[in-house]
Amino acid sequence: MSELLLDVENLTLGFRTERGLARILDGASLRIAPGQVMGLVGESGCGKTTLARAILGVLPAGGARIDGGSIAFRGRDLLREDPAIVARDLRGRAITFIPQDPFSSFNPVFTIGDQMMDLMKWKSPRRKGEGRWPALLQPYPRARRRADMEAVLEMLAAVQLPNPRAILRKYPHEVSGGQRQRLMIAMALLPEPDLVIADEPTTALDVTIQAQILGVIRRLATERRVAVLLTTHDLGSAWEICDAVTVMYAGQDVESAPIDAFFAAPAHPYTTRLLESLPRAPEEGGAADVGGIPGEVPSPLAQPAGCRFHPRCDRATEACRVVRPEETQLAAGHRLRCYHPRLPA
Ligand SMILES: Nc1ncnc2c1ncn2[C@@H]1O[C@H](COP(=O)(O)OP(=O)(O)OP(=O)(O)O)[C@@H](O)[C@H]1O
Repeated sequence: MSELLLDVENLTLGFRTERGLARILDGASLRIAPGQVMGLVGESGCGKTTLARAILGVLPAGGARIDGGSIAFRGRDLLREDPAIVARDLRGRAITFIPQDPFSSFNPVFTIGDQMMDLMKWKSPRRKGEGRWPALLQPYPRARRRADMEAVLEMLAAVQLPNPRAILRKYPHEVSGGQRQRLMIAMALLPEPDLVIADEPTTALDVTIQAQILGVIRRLATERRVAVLLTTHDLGSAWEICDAVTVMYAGQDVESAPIDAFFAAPAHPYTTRLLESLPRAPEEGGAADVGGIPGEVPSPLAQPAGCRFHPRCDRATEACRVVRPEETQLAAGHRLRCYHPRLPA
């Protein structure tokens, strides 16, 4: 396991609500190798964003309670490290973020150039040994500023933004949604991270732009050997760019597989139902009008015992209603939690 970049094991956390503790993650595990593009998929509300936020260390202050598990990044358990050290050394540097909505992530009153250079002042990989001045007094050494500006211009070209110098002089509202998301990708990669968390990065964009943005993320991840965690409810996006996929259901991982096995030989009944619910043309054997998976995702305040998918599963037996299945390994990188998997004949 030592070759893993990120190893989330049995993470259990909840949010305090007026109706009690809503346990959103309950024994969730997720593993990412260096340079791997991992998709995290599952129906709305299964906890994808919450898991991404836990890894980033940006859960709502005071509202979230972590009850167990670990988040090991390069072998360091982020839950047991000093939060100040995680914030200083890892967040925004070794682990960065591409948000859903690129517009709300920019400050409308500063130019794009000001905002990118402000990021570089603090998060540049060239920032070393500059002492611990109070933030307001911290100088931005001229030589580093010049080198950082070169890196910014090179990165804007890498995300295929035309005329980078002119873009830096613009305000966020003066560029398109697709360009803003390219800027967000650039800002996530400039600190030269090991892991980028992309939380539904194309949801706010129109369909023609979505594939381009996914293509940019995939190309740069490969070129720069950066691992990516892509949360998405869109299996098509996962197919476009992922090396592997982890499936979540009701706050728990149920299956994790390399991308080919995920689409060609899914084993968990939930994964197969997810894939069957993809719209396909009737000549491909798909229903033109897809109603999704019968039944409902359980409430976080009243989760069923055993395998959480059992009330919606046509293979469920008594065992499924009592104890959550242990993780089993079907093949290299293909892990599963199910008593009655669909295995190839
Ligand atoms: N701060 C919070 N307080 C209470 N409940 C929360 C909070 N944040 C999220 N939740 C609940 O946690 C559950 C999981 O939400 P999360 O956003 O992680 O799911 P998701 O799988 O990313 O869904 P989507 O695909 O819709 O973004 C939901 O039921 C949500 O209402």
